Amino acid sequence: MLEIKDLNLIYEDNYHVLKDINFKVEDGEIVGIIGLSGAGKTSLLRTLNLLQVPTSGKILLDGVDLTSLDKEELRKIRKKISIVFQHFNLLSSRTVFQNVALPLEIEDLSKKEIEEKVNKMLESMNLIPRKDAYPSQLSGGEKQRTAIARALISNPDIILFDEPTSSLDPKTTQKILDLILEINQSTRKSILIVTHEMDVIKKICDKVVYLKNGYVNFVGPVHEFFIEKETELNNEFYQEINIDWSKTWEMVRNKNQKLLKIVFWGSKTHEPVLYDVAKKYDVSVNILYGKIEHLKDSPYGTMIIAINSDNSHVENFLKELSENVYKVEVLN
Ligand SMILES: Nc1ncnc2c1ncn2[C@@H]1O[C@H](COP(=O)(O)OP(=O)(O)OP(=O)(O)O)[C@@H](O)[C@H]1O
Repeated sequence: MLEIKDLNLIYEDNYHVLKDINFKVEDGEIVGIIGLSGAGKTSLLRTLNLLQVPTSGKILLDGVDLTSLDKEELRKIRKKISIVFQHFNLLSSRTVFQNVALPLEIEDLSKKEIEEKVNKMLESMNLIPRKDAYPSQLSGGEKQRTAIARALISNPDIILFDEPTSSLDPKTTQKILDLILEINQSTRKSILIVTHEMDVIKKICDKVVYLKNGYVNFVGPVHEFFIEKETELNNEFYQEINIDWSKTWEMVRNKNQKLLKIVFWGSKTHEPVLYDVAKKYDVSVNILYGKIEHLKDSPYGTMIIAINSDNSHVENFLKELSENVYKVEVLN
């Protein structure tokens, strides 16, 4: 387990970029670090690998504080945390094979051992046909797979990814996300991903660390992040719910209606809960907005509906609906 305790980073020019950061990464977990540009995501990732020494605080890997180690101890333990850089950082004068072999050469393994390990790794990454190519001859996806192979070759416990899909097209992005998920599921290695793409969080992460102005604004499961922070995310990251609210407010006022936001999460998302409860209490429902998407494997849905508030069963309807969905919010 990786535990970050009261971490602060102040750059040489006195810029206080990371402020009292606290969170844990459990074994086998995929954690997404998200935030707007300049929030401190890359600084955090580099600090976790001690490429950047923090000003204060602790980085505990299985209980060992990395910030208190001497150079030799740090060199050994660093192998346990690999980083895949945003721009891959492949050495241009080395082939794919030679790039992936580099960490093992530093470890002083024999030529035979290196050959065996690297070939096995290249095979699992579908890179054998490109093993003698130089980085300039590779596609973006191939560069990314080479960088991932190089990070995996020393068998780390934790892999840090800095914006792994930011320069890839949508199809290659999907392939790389599938690959990261497969590595996580087959090896149970913990993975930390810095991203500003909500889709990366939705598709593969278990937990989110939301950085805002250098502080952790939210840490928790992905579904709670999207439910708790929905309005803020819509305002800051994308405009998703495109409803003409002024007309909607007018309509509910004139017709004496209640406007409800219903959040579904997990298996109940696909059940006709709303239909059943509305039928039971004879409440007529006007659906204004609805969406269902997936957070990793779990369905997650939001619906905005209007109901007549003069129905005498409204309170019972609301109570039973609340018991059967993740959350019901009365918006007016
Ligand atoms: N070596 C440095 N010295 C001083 N300030 C720095 C240094 N590196 C980064 N910064 C500043 O720290 C802030 C956070 O940078 P960082 O790259 O960590 O953010 P980020 O969230 O990863 O942003 P982006 O998504 O744009 O990559 C920025 O204002 C940046 O200018």
